[in-house]
Amino acid sequence: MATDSWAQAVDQQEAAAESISNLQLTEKEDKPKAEENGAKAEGEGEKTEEEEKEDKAAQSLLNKLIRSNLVNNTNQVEVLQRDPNSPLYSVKSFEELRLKPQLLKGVYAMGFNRPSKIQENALPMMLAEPPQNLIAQSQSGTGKTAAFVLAMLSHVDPNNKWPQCLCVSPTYELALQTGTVIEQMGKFYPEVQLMYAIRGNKLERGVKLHEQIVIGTPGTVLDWCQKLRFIDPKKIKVFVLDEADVMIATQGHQDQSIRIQRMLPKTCQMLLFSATFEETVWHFATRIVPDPNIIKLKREEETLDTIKQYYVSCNSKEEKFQALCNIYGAITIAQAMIFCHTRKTAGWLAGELSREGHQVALLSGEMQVEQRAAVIERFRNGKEKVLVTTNVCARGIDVEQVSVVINFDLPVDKDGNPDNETYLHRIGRTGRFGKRGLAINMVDSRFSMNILNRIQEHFNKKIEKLDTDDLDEIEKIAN
Ligand SMILES: Nc1ncnc2c1ncn2[C@@H]1O[C@H](COP(=O)(O)OP(=O)(O)OP(=O)(O)O)[C@@H](O)[C@H]1O
Repeated sequence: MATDSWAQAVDQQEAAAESISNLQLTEKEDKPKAEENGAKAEGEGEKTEEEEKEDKAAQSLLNKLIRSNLVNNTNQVEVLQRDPNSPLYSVKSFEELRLKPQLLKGVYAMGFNRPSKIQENALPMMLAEPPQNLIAQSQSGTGKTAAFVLAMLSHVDPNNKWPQCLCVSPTYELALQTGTVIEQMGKFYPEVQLMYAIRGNKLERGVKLHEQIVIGTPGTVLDWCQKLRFIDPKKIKVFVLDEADVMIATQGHQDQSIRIQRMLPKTCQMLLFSATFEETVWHFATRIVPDPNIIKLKREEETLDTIKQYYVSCNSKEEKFQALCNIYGAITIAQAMIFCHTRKTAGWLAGELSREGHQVALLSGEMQVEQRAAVIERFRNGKEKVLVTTNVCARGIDVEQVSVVINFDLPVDKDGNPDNETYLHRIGRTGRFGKRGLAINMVDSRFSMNILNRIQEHFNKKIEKLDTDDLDEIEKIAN
């Protein structure tokens, strides 16, 4: 398995390198008309990052694939109880939950020592008798999946050979990913079986499932309950709707989920999870989960306080590249992430950097999500020292060890205004106490200078000018 993913990663890097050299060739031929003048001009006539479809489900899967541990969050959990008079109950250890020994063993085998912040409050509610309904919102990576998987496994009666827990996920891949967590956590509880209700999993008509947990996508789950009757929805005790925010972004999923929910008995425990809580998600959540308890964990604020910000003034992308080389020549950069506006620039820059002898990873929009995960994994493991990417590709991804971020192109939205939120996310730090960071912005036109000024105004933070021809000056920024 490990060898496969390694081999796959090498293939991708090679394929990427190949496409880089192809790009380089065509670019050279196009040279006369390729006078590029800042992000805006550069975006013309080619696919800009805004045009690349932002795929929430893919981003979510990517985050799951690359995450190795919990996201650090020191914010307080906000709990709204259905019955405000009942005592608020939270746990600091898994023992306190009186889990079945097989499950406790499974939890520890996964390397979980104590409940995460959201789990402390959510698990007692989910495991209470009678079971309570819950809507929980917290950023991805805070332990929601592990929490509801544990709840499902706890509520199953292994002697009953029919589906008792139903979990719907927005995509086939996300369903498989959650299924893996069920399998890991239920490793010492082999009497409990799992079935995937996903496209391609064809069963003979008239079959009745004997697996106790079914996980799938809304359309197939609905068919299995209604049309094909593989599942008797009246026997479902726990219904989980995962990634509600991703779910509502997909046409038809909202309706299908509501139709599934309507077939379930009134006594069925309804649990809904989401990474965000906009109005639309909230509206959907309250339709799926009657009389809910609500748990929210605020996202950790990103700040620019520990970041040193500079800008470099250039006239073309070639000059920007030269400035970048000067910076690399003057200071030691352990690992850097470089953001470009378009795939084309990212490809070009990755090629130029490789030619200079850097070990470069390229994250590009046309890669499959698993391929992207493999590239990031290699970078995280230090196999490459520079990661060049477009913004869409890297949205939502944190590579914690990176101390230098370079905006080869400044982030702009589709109307050509500064994208302050993306700027903050790219270079801001959350919960990385004591780690100082360095951000370098490349400016190459009046347009991009204006964007930079507006970013400075927005954050009320001065971005110092850096003269990249002056080696002594560059050296100073590293101290
Ligand atoms: N109590 C715990 N202790 C240590 N690690 C944990 C704990 N709970 C979960 N994890 C691990 O932390 C990571 C994130 O957990 P999980 O996938 O449950 O989060 P999530 O909020 O569901 O995020 P996402 O929605 O992106 O899946 C996983 O690698 C998981 O194995």
